[in-house]
Amino acid sequence: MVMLSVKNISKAYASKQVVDHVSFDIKKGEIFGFLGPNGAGKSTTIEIIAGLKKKTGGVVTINGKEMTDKDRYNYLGVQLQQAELYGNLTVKETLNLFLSFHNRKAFIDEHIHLTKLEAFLNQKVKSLSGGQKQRLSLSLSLANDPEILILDEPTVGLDPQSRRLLWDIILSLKQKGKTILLTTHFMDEAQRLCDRVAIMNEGKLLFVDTVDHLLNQIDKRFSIVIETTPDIYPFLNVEHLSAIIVRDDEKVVIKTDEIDEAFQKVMKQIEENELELKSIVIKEANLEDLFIQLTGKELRE
Ligand SMILES: Nc1ncnc2c1ncn2[C@@H]1O[C@H](COP(=O)(O)OP(=O)(O)OP(=O)(O)O)[C@@H](O)[C@H]1O
Repeated sequence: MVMLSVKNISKAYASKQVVDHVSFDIKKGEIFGFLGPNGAGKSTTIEIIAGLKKKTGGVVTINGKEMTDKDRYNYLGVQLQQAELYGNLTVKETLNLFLSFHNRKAFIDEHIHLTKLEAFLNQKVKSLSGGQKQRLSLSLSLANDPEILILDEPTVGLDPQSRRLLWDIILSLKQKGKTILLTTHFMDEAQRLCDRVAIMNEGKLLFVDTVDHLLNQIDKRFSIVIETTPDIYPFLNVEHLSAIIVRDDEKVVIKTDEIDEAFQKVMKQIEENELELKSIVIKEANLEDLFIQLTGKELRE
């Protein structure tokens, strides 16, 4: 069931089109990821959905009807990149304040538990670590018990442990039935969290699909990276396979979709030519590789 739908939305500043006829649907209960390099238009798109920026064209619908400000108040929880909070209030005071805006103070324990804030309740906001602050700001975006959560780069700047904790929290919110739209630069985050991913570049959507389907679009999805003495390069013969061979310093990289056959051939050629195998690694391409294949650009600058 489609919960939120974006049809042909556009945003232009002077003559610059920063969001260009973007359309996608988000299904109830899914985590939908927005990926793209800096300046692709991700934040602008979600700020339009959240009602924080005016679009120059298109329509945003919720449950089939054009979304009004009242719908936004009732349905959306939004966590933007920079949350301005009062540093001198404690975590508990801040939560109470935000819950009181929505007459939901009775639910404070649930919010604390969901976002794992038990240990910091009496700590002032200004003394929280980056990960703790992110969890508090996620908790605040849940104050109206929204059906849809919009998270703009929720784990940016966090250490790996804090990121994983936040991932667990986001997945537990999905399990509670929330529909989640998030933006990220991180491929592992998209692959771990998202049911479907939209890849955006220069204001346009390139693809919307499941991570698995997107990965299947990658030409020559596997790489075998080999180092031998002497160098295997002159001995390599991968005829009859659809593969390309490239050099990477002392190593040779074979890119192919026929990984089993290619691996067997390489091992046979090492044996037959009595080469010493120094290292062999098989790598599987990720969404970053797909992005490079599509645009010739890296996702992160
Ligand atoms: N007020 C503004 N006036 C002019 N251009 C703007 C304005 N706000 C944003 N832009 C431009 O719109 C484009 C899209 O910006 P946006 O923040 O949506 O990208 P993004 O994909 O979210 O990038 P990031 O990952 O860096 O947040 C950028 O080129 C940005 O410079």
